[in-house]
Amino acid sequence: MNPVLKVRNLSKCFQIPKGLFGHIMIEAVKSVSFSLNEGKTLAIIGENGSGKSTLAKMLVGMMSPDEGDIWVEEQKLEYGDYQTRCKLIRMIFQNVDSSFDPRLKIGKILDIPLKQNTTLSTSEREVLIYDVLKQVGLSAEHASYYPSVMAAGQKQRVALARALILQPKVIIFDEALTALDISMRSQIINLMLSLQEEHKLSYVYVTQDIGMMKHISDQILVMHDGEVVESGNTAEVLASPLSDITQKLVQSYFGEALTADTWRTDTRMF
Ligand SMILES: Nc1ncnc2c1ncn2[C@@H]1O[C@H](COP(=O)(O)OP(=O)(O)OP(=O)(O)O)[C@@H](O)[C@H]1O
Repeated sequence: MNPVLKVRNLSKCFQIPKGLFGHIMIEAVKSVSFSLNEGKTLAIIGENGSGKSTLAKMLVGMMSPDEGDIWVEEQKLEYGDYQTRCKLIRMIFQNVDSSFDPRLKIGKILDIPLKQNTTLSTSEREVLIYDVLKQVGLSAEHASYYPSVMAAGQKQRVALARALILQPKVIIFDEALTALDISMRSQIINLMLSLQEEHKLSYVYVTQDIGMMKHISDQILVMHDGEVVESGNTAEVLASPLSDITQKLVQSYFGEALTADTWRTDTRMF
């Protein structure tokens, strides 16, 4: 099976002023490579400052890589070519509230990507908007709501709808569900999983929450200081972590190394 997403030697360095004339260089992402197959989920895990968000921002085209390249379905993504990229790869952010323009109704928020990136007529766009709202468990009526009157879980559904509306291959979630309470989070995760199955979507989930990733990811990539310190099948990596960093992350979440018994008896869901 050919991977849907291929990332090769992606790097990003920041130059930060130091003193009056000097500067320091921060290597936020150091030559990261990975690939992801159709319908699969990759978790990118790491402590604060390990480079996860910088990697996610390069994937979605918000930041230019210094080196390396990104391919979706054999198509190389060029920085600045938003038209091509947004039909292939979309992102959902941690704070959905600040990603919506509060002056726009939901229907308008969902119409913007369609208007900017398709040649569909008004009535065709309307059909798509109602359809995507239904897919995420909302109704046509919600198209006339403003984000401010919606509950956190409903706004998360709108964010999913906006990510889905151009029918991308890959969706990136940057700590996207952190703000939700546990029951809301599990509802949204179940929705994400059923949409993934229905549309054969590939997900990249950037998080520090190893517990949730144990349940929903197929592959894991552990980052530290901009580098990938370990990667592979989620169950195998978490059960027998080779790097100190992964061992610490596992122990800090599960309170111990993850034995076969702990794995089986861990019933904490999301
Ligand atoms: N725009 C920027 N300018 C300068 N340095 C930056 C910038 N963005 C990130 N960095 C630095 O790059 C490194 C990686 O940051 P990044 O936000 O990618 O890590 P992270 O793993 O996502 O952390 P967190 O979980 O806290 O978001 C950090 O040292 C950070 O301070």
